[in-house]
Amino acid sequence: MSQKSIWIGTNWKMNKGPAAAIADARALAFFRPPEGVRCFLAPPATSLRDVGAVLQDSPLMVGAQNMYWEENGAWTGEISAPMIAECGASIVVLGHSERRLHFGETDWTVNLKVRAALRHGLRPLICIGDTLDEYEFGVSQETLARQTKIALHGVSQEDLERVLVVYEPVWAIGAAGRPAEPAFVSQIHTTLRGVVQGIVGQGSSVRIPLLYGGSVSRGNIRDYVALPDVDGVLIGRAGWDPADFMDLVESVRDVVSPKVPA
Ligand SMILES: O=C(COP(=O)(O)O)[C@@H](O)CO
Repeated sequence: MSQKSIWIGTNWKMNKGPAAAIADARALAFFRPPEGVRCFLAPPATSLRDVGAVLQDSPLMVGAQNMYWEENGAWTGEISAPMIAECGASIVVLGHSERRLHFGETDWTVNLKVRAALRHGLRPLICIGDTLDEYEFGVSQETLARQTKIALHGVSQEDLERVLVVYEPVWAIGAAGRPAEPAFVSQIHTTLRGVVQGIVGQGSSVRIPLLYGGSVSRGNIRDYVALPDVDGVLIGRAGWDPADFMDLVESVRDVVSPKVPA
């Protein structure tokens, strides 16, 4: 029987200022996910501290959506890993395709951020994803391997234990996206498993969690979570309402429980 944990998180993107974020965090504060499921929320930076305070005694973890790699200094508009940690966050989403597309994030800057996050005790959740062109030309695997290898370059064996990777096809994200077929995700994740295993070392017992994200919904979450090389999901729109998020997590209870040791 498998012993893998399942990660389920929701990225609030640029939604919910402090008032709305506090209200939603309060609605989630008493939620107890099924055994074997680790949940997290990624609010915008301005709501991070409040959400961190509300969820201080909750099993739900809090994550930031981005950070800069320096600790402090003349970097107007940026926030650093120690600032995020001080707000109560334990996770930081890095390299989201929206940041790669609109804000000039590159594989190299993702690597700098991953290493800075790890230096400050945060768990980096590294987003990788193929564009529609890459998917249609059949080079998704090459893109994902490159993004993963560069993001994890120079990360120590010990630190690799705190890393999470999420495969988010760019073509699957948002209202105009279409969710990836579970069979395709399965194929991608099995290849990715080989890539990360090559990084942690073939004989290593470290299992880097590989999540899927992109139009995850009540109608497909169970199909993704049931896949052997999928260790969870990152949810956008479908998880922004607290009741919907709890319902999504509850919906995988019977899929996850066989994965948890008796
Ligand atoms: O971008 C993401 C997917 O958003 P959806 O609204 O679920 O398509 C991912 O980061 C989860 O928020």
